[in-house]
Amino acid sequence: MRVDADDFARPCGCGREHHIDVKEIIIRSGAVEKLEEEMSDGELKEYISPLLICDTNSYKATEELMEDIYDRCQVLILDAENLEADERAVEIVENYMEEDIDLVLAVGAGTIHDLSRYVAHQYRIPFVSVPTAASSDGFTSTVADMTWNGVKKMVKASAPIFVFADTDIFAKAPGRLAAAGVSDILGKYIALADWKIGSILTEEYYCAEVVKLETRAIRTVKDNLKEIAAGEEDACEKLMYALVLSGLAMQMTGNSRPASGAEHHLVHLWDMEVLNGHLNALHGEKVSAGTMLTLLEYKKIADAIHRKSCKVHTHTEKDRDLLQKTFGKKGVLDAIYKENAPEILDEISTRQLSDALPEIAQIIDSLPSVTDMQEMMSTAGCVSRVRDIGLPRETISDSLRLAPYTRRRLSLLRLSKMLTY
Ligand SMILES: NC(=O)C1=CN([C@@H]2O[C@H](COP(=O)(O)OP(=O)(O)OC[C@H]3O[C@@H](n4cnc5c(N)ncnc54)[C@H](OP(=O)(O)O)[C@@H]3O)[C@@H](O)[C@H]2O)C=CC1
Ligand SMILES: O=C(CO)COP(=O)(O)O
Repeated sequence: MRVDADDFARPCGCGREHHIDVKEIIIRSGAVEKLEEEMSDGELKEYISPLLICDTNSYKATEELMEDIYDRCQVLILDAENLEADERAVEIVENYMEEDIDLVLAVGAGTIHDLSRYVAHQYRIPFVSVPTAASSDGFTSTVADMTWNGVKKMVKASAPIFVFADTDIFAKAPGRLAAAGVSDILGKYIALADWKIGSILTEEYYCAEVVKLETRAIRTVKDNLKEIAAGEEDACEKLMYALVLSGLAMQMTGNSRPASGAEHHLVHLWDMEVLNGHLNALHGEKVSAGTMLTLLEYKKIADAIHRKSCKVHTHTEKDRDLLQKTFGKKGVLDAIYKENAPEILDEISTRQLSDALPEIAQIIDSLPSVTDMQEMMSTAGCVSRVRDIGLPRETISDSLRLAPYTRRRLSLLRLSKMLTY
């Protein structure tokens, strides 16, 4: 499978000309042989001093198939245990960034890619992606999820110039990783609903073409749930294709708006460990739990709108004490408060929100029911309950209250602070 990036980089009905940096995306068996050809005799030949970044897991998964590529690169194998895209890991990578390094090869999953894209961006050198598991949608994204002083932030970074996704590598990764990739895509139902609602209530930019791309990613995964769970190569390729599309959607908007809504905001909150301890779960597994919690809440709101029992009121700052107690104790309240503008709700009048309620209900009605979502997740072998990710049940209510403060963007979860239902 070959994804032609030029298909997406044309003037669009939204008024923008989307920019795509990635030149070629290859998803097939033997893709890393093509990488080697490109390095020996093709477009990558000009880079004479590449740094390959992987970790102990992704090294094990690729050492045989990529032996010749390892031989021609400087190699940094990070310890997979407790690896995060944070200041500690960045420092380790930077120590390897000798002056002559002219290309970064990311060989791994989401964390290795975020670290690589961040460092490549800082050093103004290109990076090439070799995804080793179909576990999350950050491979072709232009933003990196970095943790700075305990705060998880979306940071501008580079997209890869090439993606070589080899089926013989990623389809052999543990099934748990593919299930996490499915979850990351199923979370887009909520992300797209939040984006639409944000665009109705504010002047926020919205692009129907980007939405189509994410919708295609969702459909591709939805049509192949059983086969992905069975580890069928063709279905795993389709999952990787969906993850790549979702990354391209982020590239087209220049941020993660199409791919991350309230379900991801819950994950960012849990990752900051202000309410809970460290969760031993993959990103996509946390997205699953976040998606189920958000969907349940959104369906409650839609039901209340239909029953005419949903009341709109002005936003009152009821969360201040809780914010102080949770983020304050870790010394990150200022970072959260300044960056993520809790006052965003002050810009929305009660009249505006009341008028928008029928449309909001329609958007939520178009989402899968809680039962259907649960069924899709279990068909693909995804986890979906908070206890599956080790989150104490008693943190759910505070999680729903605090999650919207982890990002600036509007979500229905944030708007629910102006609703009684
Ligand atoms: N920038 C963006 O747009 C996005 C960023 N993210 C971020 O990505 C991170 C999560 O990434 P995710 O993909 O879930 O996983 P991780 O990077 O956390 O990787 C999960 C584990 O699986 C290992 N692994 C990968 N491939 C194989 C393989 N073939 N065989 C055996 N083990 C393997 C990984 O090693 P290794 O570390 O070497 O890969 C790692 O130990 C989060 O920090 C999240 O915030 C998520 C989505 C979008
Ligand atoms: O994880 C992401 C998309 O799957 C990116 O999310 P954020 O940019 O909100 O961190």
